[in-house]
Amino acid sequence: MYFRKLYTLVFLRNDTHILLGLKKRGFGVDKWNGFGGKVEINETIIDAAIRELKEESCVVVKKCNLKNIGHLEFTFEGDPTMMDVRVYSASIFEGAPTETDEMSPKWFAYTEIPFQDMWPDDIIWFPFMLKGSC
Ligand SMILES: CNc1ncnc2c1ncn2[C@@H]1O[C@H](COP(=O)(O)OP(=O)(O)OP(=O)(O)O)[C@@H](O)[C@H]1O
Repeated sequence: MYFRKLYTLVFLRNDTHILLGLKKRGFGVDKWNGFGGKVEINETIIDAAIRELKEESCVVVKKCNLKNIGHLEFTFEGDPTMMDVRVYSASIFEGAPTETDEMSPKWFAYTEIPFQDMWPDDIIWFPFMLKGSC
């Protein structure tokens, strides 16, 4: 039995590159990842996705430009919480990605994703995401 906790994860993309952020503190520190975090009480998942992206990268994206591309469930040994992660992508957004207290953003070519410095599961599902088959 797990307790589910909702999280968001947003990837900005164009035809050749994806924006990742190097996490500067807390959970997943020193790993490259998309932008996201916990969905707060009284907040919709999509509003949380927009808020976390802005807090972590200063980029603003409109609801209509966020595409729901996946759903990931992570559990950790000895932890009764399941991370229920809703994944989005966007290619239309406002503002330039900017370093914040939490994340340092950088564009990566699809052929140069730094999997050695990411969560170990990412190498399994990123290829499906990048091919656009999920
Ligand atoms: C295990 N393999 C994984 N692979 C890829 N991504 C993963 C992940 N496990 C967690 N994630 C993501 O990491 C972020 C953590 O969010 P996290 O920083 O804890 O949330 P939030 O900003 O609300 O926290 P604080 O306000 O700092 O407490 C969140 O987007 C979540 O989807």
